[in-house]
Amino acid sequence: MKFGSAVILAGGKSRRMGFDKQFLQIKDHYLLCWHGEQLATMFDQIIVVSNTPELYRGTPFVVVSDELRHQGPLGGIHIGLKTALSQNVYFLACDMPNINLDYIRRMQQCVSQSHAPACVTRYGDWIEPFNAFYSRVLISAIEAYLATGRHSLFDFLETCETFYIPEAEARQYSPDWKMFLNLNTREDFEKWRSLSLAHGFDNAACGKSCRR
Ligand SMILES: Nc1nc2c(ncn2[C@@H]2O[C@H](COP(=O)(O)OP(=O)(O)OP(=O)(O)O)[C@@H](O)[C@H]2O)c(=O)[nH]1
Ligand SMILES: [Mg+2]
Repeated sequence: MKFGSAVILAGGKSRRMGFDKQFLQIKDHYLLCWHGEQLATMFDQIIVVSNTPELYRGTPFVVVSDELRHQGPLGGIHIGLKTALSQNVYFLACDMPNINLDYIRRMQQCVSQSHAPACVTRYGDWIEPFNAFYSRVLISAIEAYLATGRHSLFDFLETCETFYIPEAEARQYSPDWKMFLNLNTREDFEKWRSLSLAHGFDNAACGKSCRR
């Protein structure tokens, strides 16, 4: 059985990367498409939130753009939730290259058992807001929060009934925390790419439409 909708957020400014993170590639394929292919083994609907939707013509993904623009990730979560077919929706940032399907399954269990509208993982005093689940019941709360002029996803989550997975539990799935790695700079990306290629990275399953 599949799990409903998954959203890949690809609408940021990529200031630290210096070029649009949607264009990150490995072995002739866009990283984002590789994400989509992997998530499609587990989810019925793959949504990409991008403010340049024309880039995705020919891909099997549902592509939407921010309705509430220039609001940061919360704007992307908002339209992702509005587009999703399922009540609970998985969210990934487009610069998170290490997908862990077993952990996504674990989060899905937590979501269905807890009935909380958000499920995120703790990291010390911090949290991991991507590679996380959010529920469609949050749509109006996000609208109300953004209408006050605030944008912080972290502060928003404080206002929600969030289910937190303890760091120790998440580390059983990813001891070195690589399932939360995000590639913010060119150096981050080059390091990840070299390591992945050295370990025989294989994205042969990617469709032709995801080729650059
Ligand atoms: N749809 C949408 N996604 C966003 C927006 N801002 C950030 N994101 C996404 O949220 C995730 C985390 O954001 P960051 O890692 O800070 O990415 P960024 O904002 O593009 O990068 P910086 O400019 O370096 O902060 C990434 O997947 C971004 O694509 C936005 O305004 N709309
Ligand atoms: Mg940012």
